[in-house]
Amino acid sequence: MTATPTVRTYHLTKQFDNHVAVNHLDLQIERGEVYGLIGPNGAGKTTLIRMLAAAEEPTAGEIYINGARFLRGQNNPELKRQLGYLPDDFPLYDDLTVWDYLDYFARLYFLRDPQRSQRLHEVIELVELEQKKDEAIATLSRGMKQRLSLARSIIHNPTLLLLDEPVSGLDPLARVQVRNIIKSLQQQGMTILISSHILSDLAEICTSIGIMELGNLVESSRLQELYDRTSQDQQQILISTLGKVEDLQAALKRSPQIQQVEVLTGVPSVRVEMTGNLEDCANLMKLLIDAGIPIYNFHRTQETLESIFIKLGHKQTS
Ligand SMILES: Nc1ncnc2c1ncn2[C@@H]1O[C@H](COP(=O)(O)OP(=O)(O)OP(=O)(O)O)[C@@H](O)[C@H]1O
Repeated sequence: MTATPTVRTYHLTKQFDNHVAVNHLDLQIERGEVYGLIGPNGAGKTTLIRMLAAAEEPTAGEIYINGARFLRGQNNPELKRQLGYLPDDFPLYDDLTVWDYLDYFARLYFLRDPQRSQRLHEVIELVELEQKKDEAIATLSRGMKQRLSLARSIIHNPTLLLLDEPVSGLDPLARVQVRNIIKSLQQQGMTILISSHILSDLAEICTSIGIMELGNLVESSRLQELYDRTSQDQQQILISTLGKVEDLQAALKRSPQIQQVEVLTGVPSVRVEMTGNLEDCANLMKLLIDAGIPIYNFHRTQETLESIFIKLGHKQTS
C-alpha cells in the first residue's frame, strides 16, 4: 500500500476577475519531501501556496492534506493545525522580544506549559537565536528576523510547512542558515513546499521540483529524475592531465562524440561536452589512457538546475 501524500490537489483553480492565476492544477507532494516550486513572476506560485495555506479560497477544485479534504467555506481547524505557513510579507512586532513573540503564537495554538516553554526553547535553538531570545525584534538583522519568522511558522510542529520565497533579500550566509534549518526540519519528518527564484538554493535542499507557467504546473518530478532525464544523452566532464593540455585536446579530437572543449585556466584541465551515455564516458576515459595521456582527474559533473530548465525549454525564472 502506498502512503497517503501530504498534499494532493485536483483541478485546483483560482480566478481573479477575468484572470486565471492557477489553472486546474493537479499537485502531489509525498510525505517527507522538500518540494521546490519555481516559475517566472506572476506564474501563480503565491496564489497556489495561499490556497494550500487556507489563506485564499479556491474558485474550483479540491485540496487534500494528509488525505483529509479542505471543506470550502468552513474553518477546517484540524487541517490548519497541520500547516505551517511563512508568507513573503508576514509582520513582526518590533517592540516584542523574540521569546514573547514566539510565546504569543504558541498560545494561539493553545500550547500549555511546561510543553510551551520546552517547544520555545527547541525552536529558538533550531533557528540559532538563543543569544537573542530576550532582545527586542527591532534589534535583529534581516536574516535573524527571517529565522524568527520561520520559528513562528513551526511553533506548533506542523506536518506541512509552506514557505513562500523564504530567502529573498538574504545574503549568502543567511541563506545557508535558512537552508540548514530546512534540512533539519526535513530530517525531523516535516514535508516542505518552498518557492524561490534562487535555483542553486533549491538544488541543494529539494527532493522534487515543480515548475509553474501561466497558472499551470508544467513539470513536477523528483530532482534526481530531472538530472537523469536531461543527462541521458549529454555529458559534461572535467578532465585534468599531468601532461600538456594540447596533447589532451589532440586526443579528444579522436572521439566523434565530443561537441565542445573548453580549456580552463590555471591547472592543465579541460571541460568537455559530449553526446552519449555513461558507457560512452567510460570509453572516452579508456581512449585517453590508451593515447598515453596522464589523466589524474576525470570527473563527470552534474548540470545546474538552471541549465536543466533552459534545456527543458522553460523560461529563466528570475
Ligand atoms: N488578489 C489578487 N487580485 C487580482 N489578481 C491577483 C491577485 N493575486 C494575484 N493576482 C494575479 O495572479 C497572478 C499570479 O500571481 P502570483 O502572485 O500567484 O504569482 P507568483 O508566481 O507568486 O509571482 P512572483 O514570483 O512574482 O511572486 C498574477 O497575474 C497576479 O497579478
